[in-house]
Amino acid sequence: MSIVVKKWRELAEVKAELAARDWFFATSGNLSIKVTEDPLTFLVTASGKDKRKQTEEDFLLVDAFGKPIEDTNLKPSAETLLHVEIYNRTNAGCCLHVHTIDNNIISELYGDKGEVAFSGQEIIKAFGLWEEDAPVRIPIIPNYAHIPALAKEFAKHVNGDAGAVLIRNHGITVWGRDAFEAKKFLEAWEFLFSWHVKCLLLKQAAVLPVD
Ligand SMILES: CSC[C@@H](O)[C@@H](O)C(=O)COP(=O)(O)O
Ligand SMILES: [Zn+2]
Repeated sequence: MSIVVKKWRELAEVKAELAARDWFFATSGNLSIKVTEDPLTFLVTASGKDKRKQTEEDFLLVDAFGKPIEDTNLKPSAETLLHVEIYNRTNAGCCLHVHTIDNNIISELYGDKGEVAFSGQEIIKAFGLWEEDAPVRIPIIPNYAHIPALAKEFAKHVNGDAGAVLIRNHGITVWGRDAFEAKKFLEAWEFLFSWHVKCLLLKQAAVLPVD
């Protein structure tokens, strides 16, 4: 099996799992997986597709600039430049971007602060942090409509082989050394967002004590 086919299947599997979670509202979301290192090539979702569907045209192979390598009618994701920043700056192997209600609420609640941190949650161990009360933080950046401007702002926070950025009132982009790690981190972030939103609602309803 060629490396492209192998990576295609790997990304298709992740895409199907995220679709089963209903994380691809209204054609939102984009995913990518690194195929070769030198020269850099990666598979990225085609733009504007319903990512819940599985088709032969789900992904296309692009180069280090996010340009298609072969002749195709497909357009790479509108947000391919963000994936380009990750693969050019780190040794990440996979990048996942989803819009969820919870990640949008958190990004708006803490957007002015430019970040949000969580601690005291067992799921934080998914990030490899084992100390009690270890904090995890995620930066929140403005949702510039101009994608090169968004990518430039995003790049300021791309400084490790795994990481995540919230784009305000837009969604989360998570990357990891491979598809397994990127999905694990994405699930852990979404768990934290959903938990936090529900805690805030219960506190508001005076069901939980307000600290
Ligand atoms: C309808 S979702 C808005 C899109 O501009 C974008 O944010 C998104 O996540 C999907 O864009 P795509 O070009 O399909 O990768
Ligand atoms: Zn998006």
